[in-house]
Amino acid sequence: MVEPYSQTQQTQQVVYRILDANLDRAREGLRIIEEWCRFGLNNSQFTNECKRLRQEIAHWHTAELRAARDTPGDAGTELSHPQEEQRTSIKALLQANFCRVQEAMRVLEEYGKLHHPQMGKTFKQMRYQMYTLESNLLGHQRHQLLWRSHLYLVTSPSENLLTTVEAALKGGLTLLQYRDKTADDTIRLEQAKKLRQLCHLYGALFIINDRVDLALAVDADGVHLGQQDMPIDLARQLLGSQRIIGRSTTNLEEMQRAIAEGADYIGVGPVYETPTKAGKPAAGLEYVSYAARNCSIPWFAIGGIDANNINDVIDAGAERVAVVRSLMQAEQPTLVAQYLLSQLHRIQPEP
Ligand SMILES: Cc1ncc(COP(=O)(O)OP(=O)(O)O)c(N)n1
Ligand SMILES: Cc1nc(C(=O)O)sc1CCOP(=O)(O)O
Ligand SMILES: [Mg+2]
Repeated sequence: MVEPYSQTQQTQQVVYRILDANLDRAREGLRIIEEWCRFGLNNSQFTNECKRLRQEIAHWHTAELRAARDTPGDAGTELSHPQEEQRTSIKALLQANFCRVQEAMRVLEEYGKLHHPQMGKTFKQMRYQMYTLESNLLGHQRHQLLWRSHLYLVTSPSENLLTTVEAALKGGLTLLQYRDKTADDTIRLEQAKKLRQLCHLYGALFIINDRVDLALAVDADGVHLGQQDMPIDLARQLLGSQRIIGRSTTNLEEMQRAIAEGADYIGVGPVYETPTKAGKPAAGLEYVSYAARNCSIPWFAIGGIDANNINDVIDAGAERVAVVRSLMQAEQPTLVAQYLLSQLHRIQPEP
């Protein structure tokens, strides 16, 4: 007669099953992230980091752990969360899988201590490496989208704020700034949260005007700072390296300083005088041409730009524009956004 397992052997088998299942989870999650790094981003650095982590996980997945597997007897194989059935964006998919890998690594860290003296330490280190990878990947995606963005909507207070923004997003907008100079913070917080959700649903970036604290509170993609707002180095300390910081500039000194201070993009304007920024003299098309020749980071011409004059701004060298009234006061923001983008994407004339 076969002796029944001792209590210790039974516990060991359970630990092995937990380790086996979580080694699989971690590796699968990493593979999903790796595929995006490879085929979506074409980024060999991120791809190799995923591969290295997968190989390290594989090294721990020994035959004795695999032998403990009991798929038919596993009550967890049938369970799935409704959110797993639907992903709203690549970002949501990546975040879910980062979460999955980090959770699995935490399990491996704890139960691994019962299996091998080195396993707990190794998986703790790997979990932190996953956090770093997640933050770098998110930052990289943000910056890529910033470079791909040619139309920037800066909001003004409106009863139809969300519907106007959504209509512009439907027209292809990929960059939004929430700007309300007078509302109470409770309103600002509420609106910013809704706008952030909306932007991320459409795969667009969400920036907050003036306020670093608000940007952090609603987990915005970045902040826009004027010459009188917080210095860039202080904002960078608070926001970290992965979030976007924009700076307004009106002349070449401000442009060069903003670049040297580490701005991710600049506003170039006002191109024309505008009631939205009353009292600020126009920097004119000359400054647009100067930016076209000298600016090494993404820059957005701003101030008085609309469907009638956008081609003059493009002819002066602009590839990106930011607008308030043209979209916020449009009867059909989707059509206006589409038109502005179609002009911005037309082939640039030879200088
Ligand atoms: C894209 C972009 N460019 C410039 C500005 C103006 O910023 P600032 O000078 O700080 O003025 P306010 O917007 O705070 O009134 C901007 N908001 N966005
Ligand atoms: C918010 C802002 N900043 C400017 C700058 O030049 O720094 S011009 C501007 C307002 C742009 O609004 P509209 O598109 O309605 O003219
Ligand atoms: Mg400001």
